[in-house]
Amino acid sequence: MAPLLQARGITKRFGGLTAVSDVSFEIEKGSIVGLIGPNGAGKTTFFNMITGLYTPSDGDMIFNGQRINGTKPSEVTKLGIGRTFQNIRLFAHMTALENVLVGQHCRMHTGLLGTLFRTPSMRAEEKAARQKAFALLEYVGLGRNSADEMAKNLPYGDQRRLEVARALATDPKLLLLDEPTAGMNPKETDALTELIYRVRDERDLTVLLIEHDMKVVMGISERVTVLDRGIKISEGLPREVQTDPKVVEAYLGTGHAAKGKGGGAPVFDKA
Ligand SMILES: Nc1ncnc2c1ncn2[C@@H]1O[C@H](COP(=O)(O)OP(=O)(O)OP(=O)(O)O)[C@@H](O)[C@H]1O
Repeated sequence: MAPLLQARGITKRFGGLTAVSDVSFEIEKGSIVGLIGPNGAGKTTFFNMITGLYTPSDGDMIFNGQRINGTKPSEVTKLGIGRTFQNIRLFAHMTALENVLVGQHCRMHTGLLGTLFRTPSMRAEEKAARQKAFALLEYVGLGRNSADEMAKNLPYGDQRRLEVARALATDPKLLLLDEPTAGMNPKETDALTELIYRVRDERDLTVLLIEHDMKVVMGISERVTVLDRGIKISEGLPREVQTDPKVVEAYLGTGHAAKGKGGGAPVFDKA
């Protein structure tokens, strides 16, 4: 089967700094893949090249058989790539429901005339959109009570879920999650991990996640790719990556790893 996403020799330079250097990797359709690495490794830069925020300096980014280098973020969303951000980027003063509706907007068909004259087809589309938005809120575990709450007033864990709902509202084939459990307590983390499995299994999605919590990323990912200072230093099954000396060294070098108890594989601390 052809990979859903393929990075071929992707490089990103910012002036004299090479943030991502000649990285190639593939994501199989239907898989959950973790992208890890110490701070400044180039993970978010890599995400930004997939979603069109940055254009690669070199290399090709292929999604679903199509080269997407230089494609605008809104077009990338339409092609089927949804994302959440490291620092939550909700519309703070809009309600939870409105945030999801914004996500859905890229899939709506009503043109300017329909919006101006509120044609029956536009009203029908609006109604269907609201129903779908409610359903998505429920799907991610935010009940109807949260729908009319302003995003900024939701508890932190719920804001992260709302970001996932908004990303799902764009009907993605590939979902990119940038540190989805950052700042969450263990219970919220478990619930979000469960949600990631569900979106993959029930919504036929492929998931790429950046995650600093090693327990989460090693537990949920089927494959893991490791960047260090812009270079791909390792990839494979979580247990292979976890014991790869290059990975251990990269993390030890930055003080992000602690030795595992009882002489076992290293257990990485949260960054
Ligand atoms: N827009 C930019 N302009 C200049 N340098 C940038 C830009 N974006 C990222 N960088 C640099 O690129 C390098 C990689 O940063 P990036 O944010 O991709 O790392 P990361 O692996 O996501 O780190 P973290 O885990 O801390 O979020 C860093 O040295 C960063 O300072």
